[in-house]
Amino acid sequence: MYVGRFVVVGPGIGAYRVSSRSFPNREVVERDGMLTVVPTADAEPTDNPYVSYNCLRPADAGAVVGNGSHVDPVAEKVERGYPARDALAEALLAMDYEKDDYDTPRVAGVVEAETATIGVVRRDALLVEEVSEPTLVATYEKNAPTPFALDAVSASEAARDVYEADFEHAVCAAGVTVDGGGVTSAVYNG
Ligand SMILES: NC(=O)c1ncn([C@@H]2O[C@H](COP(=O)(O)O)[C@@H](O)[C@H]2O)c1NC=O
Repeated sequence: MYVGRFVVVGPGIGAYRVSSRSFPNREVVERDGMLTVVPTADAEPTDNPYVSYNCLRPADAGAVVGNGSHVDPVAEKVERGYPARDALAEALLAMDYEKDDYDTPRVAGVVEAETATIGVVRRDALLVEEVSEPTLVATYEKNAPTPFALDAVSASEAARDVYEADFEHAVCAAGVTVDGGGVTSAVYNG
C-alpha cells in the first residue's frame, strides 16, 4: 500500500517518514537543531514547493513532526505557550491542504514527555486528537488517526522502524524522543 508521507506520535516518542513516488531522491539532514527534508545532490531540479521543509523541530519541552512548512508555525505556537491541540488546529487550518494535483493533506504531531497530539488537514476535514498510544496519520489512504505499533524506545529506533514499515516507496525518515532530559532526534536515510 502507498500512503505517502506519514507521522507517528505517542507520549514521549515520534517519527516521520517520507515515502514518495514522484520525488524519491531526498534525504533528511540536521540543520540548526532541526531536521530538514532536502533533495539529494543527484535529484532532478524541481519547482514543486512541497518537497523541501523542516520535518522535525524541537519546541519548548517537546517536538513537532510533519510533512511541510506548517511544522514551523506549529512549533512557534507551542513555544509561545499554545496547547498542542490549539497550535496544530490553528496552523493546519491557516495553511490548509496543499494546492497540488492531489490536494495532499498536511499531517503533523506534537510529542511531549507525557502526552502526544496528532493532526491532519484534508480537503474535507480538520482532525486534531490527543493520543495515548502511538498513532499514525498519512497523506493518502490512512488519512485519519490510526493506531500504529511502534515499539521503539530511542529516536534512532523510531526513525528506522518507520522507514522499514510495510508501506511502499520509503525514502527517508526521522525519529524523536522527549523525556525529562529533553529532546533527542535521529535521522534514518536507508
Ligand atoms: N512533504 C513531502 O515530502 C511531499 N512530497 C511530495 N509532496 C506532494 O505530493 C505530491 C505527490 O507526491 P508523490 O507522488 O511522491 O506521493 C507531489 O506532487 C507534491 O505536491 C509532498 N507534500 C506533502 O506530503
